[in-house]
Amino acid sequence: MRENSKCPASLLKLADSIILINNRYSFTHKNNIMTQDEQKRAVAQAAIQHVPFDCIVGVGTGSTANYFIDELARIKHKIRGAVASSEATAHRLRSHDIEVMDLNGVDELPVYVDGTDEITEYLHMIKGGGGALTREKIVAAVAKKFICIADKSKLVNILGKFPLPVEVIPMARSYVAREITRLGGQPSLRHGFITDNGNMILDVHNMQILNPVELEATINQITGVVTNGLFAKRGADVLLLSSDDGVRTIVV
Ligand SMILES: O=C(CO)[C@H](O)[C@H](O)COP(=O)(O)O
Repeated sequence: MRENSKCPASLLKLADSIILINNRYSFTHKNNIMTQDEQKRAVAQAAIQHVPFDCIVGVGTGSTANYFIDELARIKHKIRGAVASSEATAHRLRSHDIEVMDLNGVDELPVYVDGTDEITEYLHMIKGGGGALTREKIVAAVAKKFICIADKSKLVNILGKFPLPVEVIPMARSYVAREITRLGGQPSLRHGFITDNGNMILDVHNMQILNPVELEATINQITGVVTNGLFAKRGADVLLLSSDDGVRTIVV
């Protein structure tokens, strides 16, 4: 193994061989077995290669996105700053001295990198397990390219095993819950949780999501819904999916 003094200990632990090419580490994995956290780190590292020089980067929320933030910190001198999809993400970016910018002052966002709760081969997703779905959807709407980073457990044939989060204005929660029940779902209030926007989340169980584009629009039309966690009208453009075999790039 060719070791480099700056090579992080975390990488040395999971890698069998490491080479440094153009300032980036390329490695194979010990025994080809990776834990879920190692798979998350691997896609986060792969996503860095999609970040253009001197750009502002859209950054998602969650444990996979956190690995991406930690990787981004290593190239922070090459970017202008970041737009955060949640207060938690903004906090983590700032802890690495990465400037967090107001989306309203940003007219070009070449990439948005975020995790997902479920994703299909058509790159339709359920997001919002961390409750940041609305800001995530806004940043995704502005970004030119949405790069989803996920370990293989997130890939599904049909969306809906993961409860679909719906952000609601608090005074509308009961009305929205009744309307969603009429659509065939079983909504339950995420108790004790308030979003960064001061709203509540209904998690919708047992929803048959055969047409995610249509269902996304239908739920968003219910009065009192801020948005729902289906990312189908604007899904991901690129999926970086990790497994024991490495990171696969899937594009639709
Ligand atoms: O949508 C999200 C947060 O609102 C996250 O992207 C999603 O929950 C995946 O999180 P993790 O990477 O921790 O599995």
